[in-house]
Amino acid sequence: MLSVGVNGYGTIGKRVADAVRVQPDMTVRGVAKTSPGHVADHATSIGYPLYAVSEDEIASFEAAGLDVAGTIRELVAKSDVIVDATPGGIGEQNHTLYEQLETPAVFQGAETPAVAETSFNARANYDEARDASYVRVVSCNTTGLSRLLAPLKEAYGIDAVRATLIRRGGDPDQPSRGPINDILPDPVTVPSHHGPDVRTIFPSLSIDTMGVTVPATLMHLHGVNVTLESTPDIEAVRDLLAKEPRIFVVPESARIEGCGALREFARDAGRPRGDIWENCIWDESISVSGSEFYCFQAIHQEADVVPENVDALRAMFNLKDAAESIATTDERLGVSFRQHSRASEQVFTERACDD
Ligand SMILES: NC(=O)C1=CN([C@@H]2O[C@H](COP(=O)(O)OP(=O)(O)OC[C@H]3O[C@@H](n4cnc5c(N)ncnc54)[C@H](O)[C@@H]3O)[C@@H](O)[C@H]2O)C=CC1
Ligand SMILES: O=C(OP(=O)(O)O)[C@H](O)COP(=O)(O)O
Repeated sequence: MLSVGVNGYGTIGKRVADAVRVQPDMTVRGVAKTSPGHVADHATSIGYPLYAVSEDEIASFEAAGLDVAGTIRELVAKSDVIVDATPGGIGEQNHTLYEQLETPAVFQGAETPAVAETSFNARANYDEARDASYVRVVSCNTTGLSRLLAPLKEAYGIDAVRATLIRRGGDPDQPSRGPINDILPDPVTVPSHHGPDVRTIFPSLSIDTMGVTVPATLMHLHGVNVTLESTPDIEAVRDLLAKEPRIFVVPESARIEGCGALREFARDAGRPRGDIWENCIWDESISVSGSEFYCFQAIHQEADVVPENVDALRAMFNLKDAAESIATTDERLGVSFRQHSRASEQVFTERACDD
């Protein structure tokens, strides 16, 4: 059993801990928190040993009635590997401690790529993380783009990618984030950081991305245009995407018109925290015109990197190959949304004619 410590128990850290907990080959050694509160209470109620990031805070945990198993240094020493899900930049600072104690670590997307030996997406470059001591799971948007681009690249070749990312302003527990009533080019410079970040996964890819931030907490929404190196049949593209393990082709028959309905669909399905680990691509948006591919996909920022963290751990410790790891993670986590009916037989050209 791989013993996993989680440092940074916020939006991503708590989800990764819960995902690790249900895997057959790994266990949660403990989680590190900066301060007490309802999140620390919840961690304790699940049974995760709680470690304090700072010795100075131990008294405040104890005053809140929480048992502290030790400090972060002790958790790092006891764990086979750490998942660092601290805010951007802190992971890089923590790297020194992990190195001192010779504990491998998985970092998250806001760290610079240089923090790790490789950036990681299970579908696209699993083998590059084999035997690595430090791996960075790319950000939610980069994960979503990589999952879509990997099968398209393998099947048809990619000449160029252009994507506009409509980004959620903050997560639901971040009331101070905005905008409140605005639509921001974010970043206003082009390309946004996402294109270069995708190139940490596909080094020679021609990709330009633009970012816009809106007053929403639900999901990110991508409008993607890929110029392929061949001219596939639209049904073949649909089938290709529908077979991908972490892609949910949203059927027209489901009447899911937006991100709010997607999240409600996930809550109705009994997903923990209403999480959607899959890329959600609207079937009707999948369009092919010559070598041009288009789609809209929604990415649940709080969730899509969670199975990727589990797979990164398996790759680093050579526990399974890519397909086996993805299948095991998804089966244990319950990544199950699939296209369950063909939404539309229309092809891009027919729609264009109707217009
Ligand atoms: N929330 C999101 O949409 C996504 C976040 N990520 C990445 O995951 C990482 C973490 O982000 P979130 O979970 O959203 O942040 P968060 O703010 O929700 O959680 C971070 C946690 O780390 C704690 N923390 C702060 N300083 C610490 C320290 N020195 N040592 C240990 N813990 C400390 C905070 O108290 C908080 O509980 C970032 O790299 C982010 O870019 C990746 C994909 C999506
Ligand atoms: O990795 C994310 O976004 P990003 O791919 O736009 O950097 C997460 O949604 C975190 O974004 P944030 O940096 O706006 O909190």
